[in-house]
Amino acid sequence: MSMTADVFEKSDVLAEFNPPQSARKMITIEDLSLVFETNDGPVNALSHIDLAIEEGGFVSFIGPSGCGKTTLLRVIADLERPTSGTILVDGTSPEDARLNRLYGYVFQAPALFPWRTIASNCKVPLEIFGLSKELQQQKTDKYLELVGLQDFHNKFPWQLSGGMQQRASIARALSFEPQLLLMDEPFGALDEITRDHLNLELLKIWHETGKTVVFVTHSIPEAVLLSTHIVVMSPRPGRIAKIIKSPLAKKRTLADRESPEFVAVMQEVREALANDHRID
Ligand SMILES: Nc1ncnc2c1ncn2[C@@H]1O[C@H](COP(=O)(O)OP(=O)(O)OP(=O)(O)O)[C@@H](O)[C@H]1O
Repeated sequence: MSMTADVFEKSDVLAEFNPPQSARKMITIEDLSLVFETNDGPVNALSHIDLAIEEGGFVSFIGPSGCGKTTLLRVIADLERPTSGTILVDGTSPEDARLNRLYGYVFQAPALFPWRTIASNCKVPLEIFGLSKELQQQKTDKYLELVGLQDFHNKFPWQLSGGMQQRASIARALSFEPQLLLMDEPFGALDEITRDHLNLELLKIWHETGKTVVFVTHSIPEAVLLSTHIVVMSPRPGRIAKIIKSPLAKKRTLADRESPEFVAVMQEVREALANDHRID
């Protein structure tokens, strides 16, 4: 896959993306709080969170360390249970959503099995879900191609760069075709050029598949480049400071980062972060 400043050069890409006509909610969170009981006392990781994420949206959580971004993502994934409040994922409990394989989860580190090839790593969830060998191969071929790793099926993770390993882990998360993609700082450890490239690839995948994406990041430009909505969070207790709906068109390029609209959204995020910044 060529590195290009505009991933939407192919006109068929946009044609394939059919955003839902209705604003169906993929995730609905109401008055949700989560307290971790620790030896040093309770930690209010999330406090009175209200959030609705529409199907087909690309929503980023941004905020300083410890504001609860990962915890909120883990609550959606049913990896943490809230202390109070309600959450629905595609109209069901997070547990049912997890059991129904509704989401794919991408971690900050690629977390590939070193003794398995890239193709074999992609097949892990498909094996667990009991797909036939033929279907496993079909899905693996399709999603490794989508992330540009069609020539690397038989390589082992250590033979690939960090960016390529992360692309493999994205292919693995997509392989069983979940409606929802949960991504926890997937590109945080990568150099800026690789990160730019993967940001564009992720936008392309989002357009091609129409999935709902929930994305954790520390990077303001990354959040603005990718998102339809930016959820600015603040710590102690972890809460939502502001939700910014992006005015940018869905078709985006790296060059857009110089546009007045892009700079204005960056400024709005910065101000929301600064307004809520506290020195304890
Ligand atoms: N399992 C846990 N037990 C106790 N406290 C926890 C646990 N997980 C998270 N915390 C605390 O909850 C708060 C929110 O943590 P979380 O990891 O969600 O923040 P974050 O915004 O993702 O941070 P970062 O940007 O550094 O990854 C922090 O104070 C953290 O120390």
